[in-house]
Amino acid sequence: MSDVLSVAYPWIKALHIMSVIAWMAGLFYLPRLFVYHTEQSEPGDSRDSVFQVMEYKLLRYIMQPSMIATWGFGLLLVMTPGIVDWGSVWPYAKLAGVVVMTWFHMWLSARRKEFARGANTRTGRQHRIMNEVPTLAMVVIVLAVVVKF
Ligand code: HEM
Repeated sequence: MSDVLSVAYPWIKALHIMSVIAWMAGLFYLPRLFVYHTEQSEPGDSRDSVFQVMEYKLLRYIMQPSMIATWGFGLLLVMTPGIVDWGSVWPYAKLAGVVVMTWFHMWLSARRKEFARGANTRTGRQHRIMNEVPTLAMVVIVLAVVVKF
């Protein structure tokens, strides 16, 4: 198993990065959709239903599969011999970043369900502020895996 992972390492890393890109696209775009949904429609109007379909499809068909793929390929990289030095700080910083990213995904999913019930309580400004969470987590994660402090 270890030999296979070592040989496949560059391929697994490439697949990991592709999955990350797809997941991040959704993590950045869904909160923007929530801003427009809040500011440009009322519950029950025609734009409300269009936003609901966009949000559902983005989460269900792009973000959920790419999050699972990111975790799957990421864990294979963790299991690859010689890749993670648990004596360094960077693996823990990366773990903290991905926990925040995963929590944010769940938070967005809960907000989508609120919009679907016509029960959003947050303002466009609050959704704009939350939009910064994935940016901050991304900075921590990329510095951790590239600089490896
Ligand atoms: C979800 C759980 C994740 C796990 C378990 C995980 C784990 C890993 C591991 C072990 C590596 C190999 C590091 C190396 O080759 O030296 C890696 C590479 C990488 N990860 Fe993740 N990762 C996860 C999520 C993410 C996320 C969310 C991002 C971006 C926001 C990300 C960005 C990257 C990048 C850019 C690399 C390549 C670094 C390089 O070799 O230069 N990962 N990941």
